[in-house]
Amino acid sequence: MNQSKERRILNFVLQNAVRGDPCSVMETIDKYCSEKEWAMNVGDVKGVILDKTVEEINPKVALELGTYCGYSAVRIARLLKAGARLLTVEFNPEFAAIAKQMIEFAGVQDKVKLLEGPSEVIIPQLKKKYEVDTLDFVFVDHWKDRYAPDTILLQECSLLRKGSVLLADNIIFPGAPEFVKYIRNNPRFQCSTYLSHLEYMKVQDAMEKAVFLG
Ligand SMILES: O=C(NCCc1nnc(-c2ccc3[nH]cnc3c2)[nH]1)c1cc(-c2ccc(F)cc2)cc(O)c1O
Ligand SMILES: [Mg+2]
Repeated sequence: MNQSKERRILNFVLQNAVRGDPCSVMETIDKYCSEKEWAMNVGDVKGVILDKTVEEINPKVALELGTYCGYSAVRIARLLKAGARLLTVEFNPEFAAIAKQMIEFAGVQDKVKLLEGPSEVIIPQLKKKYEVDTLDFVFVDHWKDRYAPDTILLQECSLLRKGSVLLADNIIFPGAPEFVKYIRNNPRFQCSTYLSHLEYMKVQDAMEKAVFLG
């Protein structure tokens, strides 16, 4: 049975990146996905917007929806201070298995907890099962039709507090129109849009930052 693209990306990292060096893992994935096979990592261009947002917030508890191969989990975790943690949700077992190895190779496994399952199941478990009080930062990068329902679910589960920041990928391409409509018309969120480019392509994309006002 021939290998998946995600397995080829992981193998390229295992053979070419420096173990324990998150930047080396990110650079190696970006090199593979810009030169050999495109993949839906947030990438190096939008990754800078992600970095700046994480550095500005300096989250103690961060959530990522949509782990995929673990690129953005490594990207976020490398910036977390001692004692801070990232919970990342992946429902595809293949992706989760790849991401687990990617996160461990990068050496950030002590800061990252990979939760396997659909976001609509995991989110209601965060308080009791994963001992979350509220979330300081949420990177929304999973199925685009889940962005709006999961933002509502986060509020229903009292996981957001005044100042919690959501950063959503792919607002233009593939797009998340229901989410954009919901969040920009919602007085409980202060929104800003960061125009950028789709990972590894000249196509336009954007990220939406939404601060929960409580
Ligand atoms: O689909 C995307 N990302 C989602 C992956 C995922 N990885 N994990 C999940 C998950 C995780 C828990 C879930 N719980 C319920 N659904 C879930 C889905 N979803 C995505 C697609 C593109 C893209 C651009 C241009 C194209 F021509 C084709 C595609 C670009 C991007 O930056 C993306 O992020
Ligand atoms: Mg994305």
